[in-house]
Amino acid sequence: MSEGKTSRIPEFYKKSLEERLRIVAEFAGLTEEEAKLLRNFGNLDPKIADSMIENVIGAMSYPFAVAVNFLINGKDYIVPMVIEEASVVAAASNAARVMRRDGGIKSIATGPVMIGQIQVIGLKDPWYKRMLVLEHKDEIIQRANEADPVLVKLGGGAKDVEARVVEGPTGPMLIVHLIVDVRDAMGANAVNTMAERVAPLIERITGGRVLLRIISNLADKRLVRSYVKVYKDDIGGEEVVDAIVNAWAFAAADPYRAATHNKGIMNGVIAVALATAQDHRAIEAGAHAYAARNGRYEPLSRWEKDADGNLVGSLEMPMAVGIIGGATKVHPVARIALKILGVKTAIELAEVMGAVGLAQNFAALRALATEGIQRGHMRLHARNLAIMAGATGDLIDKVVEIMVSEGKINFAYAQELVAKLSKEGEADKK
Ligand SMILES: CC(C)(COP(=O)([O-])OP(=O)([O-])OC[C@H]1O[C@@H](n2cnc3c(N)ncnc32)[C@H](O)[C@@H]1OP(=O)([O-])[O-])[C@@H](O)C(=O)NCCC(=O)NCCSC(=O)C[C@@](C)(O)CC(=O)[O-]
Ligand SMILES: NC(=O)C1=CN([C@@H]2O[C@H](COP(=O)(O)OP(=O)(O)OC[C@H]3O[C@@H](n4cnc5c(N)ncnc54)[C@H](OP(=O)(O)O)[C@@H]3O)[C@@H](O)[C@H]2O)C=CC1
Repeated sequence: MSEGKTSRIPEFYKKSLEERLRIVAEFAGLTEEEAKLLRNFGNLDPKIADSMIENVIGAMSYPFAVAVNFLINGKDYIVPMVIEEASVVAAASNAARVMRRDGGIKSIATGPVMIGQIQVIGLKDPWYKRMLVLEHKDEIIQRANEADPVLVKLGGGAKDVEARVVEGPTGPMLIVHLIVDVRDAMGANAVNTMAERVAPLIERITGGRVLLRIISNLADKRLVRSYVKVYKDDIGGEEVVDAIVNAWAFAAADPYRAATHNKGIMNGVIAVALATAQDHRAIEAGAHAYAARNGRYEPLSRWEKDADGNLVGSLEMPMAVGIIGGATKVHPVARIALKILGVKTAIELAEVMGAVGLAQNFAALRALATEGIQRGHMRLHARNLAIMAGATGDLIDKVVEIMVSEGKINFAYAQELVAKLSKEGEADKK
């Protein structure tokens, strides 16, 4: 225990939001101003915030931006993005601008099909029991669908059963996959409920013991495929095309680079996920598991040069997103984000997010393979630093210019320049 303070606070969750904040403020020595800032819920009703997660003491705002210029499957989209990193939104808009020919980016998502896993242990003859599970497929599907009549009425629900024998450190186990069409939901709650519902039946069929009953985030039956042709003349010629293809080849050959390459894709995907209140951890987990599906970590996208010397890119990744359920309907700003996007189904949202991921990847590769990432990115970052250091009006651009031209982009230097230039400005006025 430090300084007589303890973080063991029984029934903290039963206290009111105000009381919880008071306890934390006392524990951490927050000033009244700091506590007031936390208490500012902005566009989120405190009651909604308090019901979304546990132990809420405040709210935190992130900037809500939009990327423009997106033409996907022949339809124009303004894309909401919530993100803390400078240059991502500018880069997305910049890329989308050169991807508008021939109907824009093509993007096709498969059906919204998720996998629920049921782990059966304690079997001496898992291969034989696998057969018995498959023999009872219809019964298992029927039992699962009893758990979610709404989903079934909408055309979704459990559709298939698969069974695998997996060799683990504790011996073989039988893993039953419940294949569920979750329609417009992300689907985890729906699938988990079904997996729990069928577990006793599977125990009866196999004579084994069911342990875990949970959705898989390796959503490889719920993929988005996005692809685009970027005309060489729109991006500085064949030299740039070759440079981008070589940049991709680096990621294809080296997992250290592939991780960063995929991070660039996720810049766009997760920014849209945050704006629309998706489970972004599920999307990240799915993306990286899919990237490693061949036994080594690979880029989620591919860039090639076509016979005419133009750049062609394609992306394939899981995209478990919903427009119903989870927080999408609860958070009022997420509802506005979906309205700005104008998507009508979870499939359409997945298609937009795949297209944004591909565009985001292109923007980063183009910058990296030509002028380097720092010019565009750091220029925008320098702007943030100048503003944070107190610059306003014309002073922002002056501070940015100096930091960029001297290649010294950091907060301390921004503060130094603001102080110096402000003083000079004052002197000039006199
Ligand atoms: C930053 C740019 C866009 C500048 O690019 P530029 O060519 O200097 O910009 P421009 O002034 O010629 O404008 C081109 C278009 O960009 C957009 N644009 C331009 N400026 C703005 C702005 N201030 N705010 C909003 N949008 C902006 C806008 O759409 C504009 O078109 P217009 O509207 O003029 O017709 C470019 O350098 C770029 O795309 N860079 C890539 C930046 C990037 O990828 N950032 C992500 C963060 S780095 C990272 O995390 C990922 C990474 C890089 O590690 C991934 C990887 O390694 O693969
Ligand atoms: N590993 C993971 O990824 C996990 C994620 N989660 C969380 O699960 C949540 C997402 O679960 P999800 O099942 O999407 O959420 P919900 O349970 O909130 O929504 C799905 C339900 O909405 C109803 N519904 C109404 N209209 C539709 C429609 N058009 N399409 C589909 N369903 C419809 C259905 O039935 P009904 O009306 O009967 O509800 C359906 O079961 C997220 O919050 C996620 O963070 C939870 C556990 C694990």
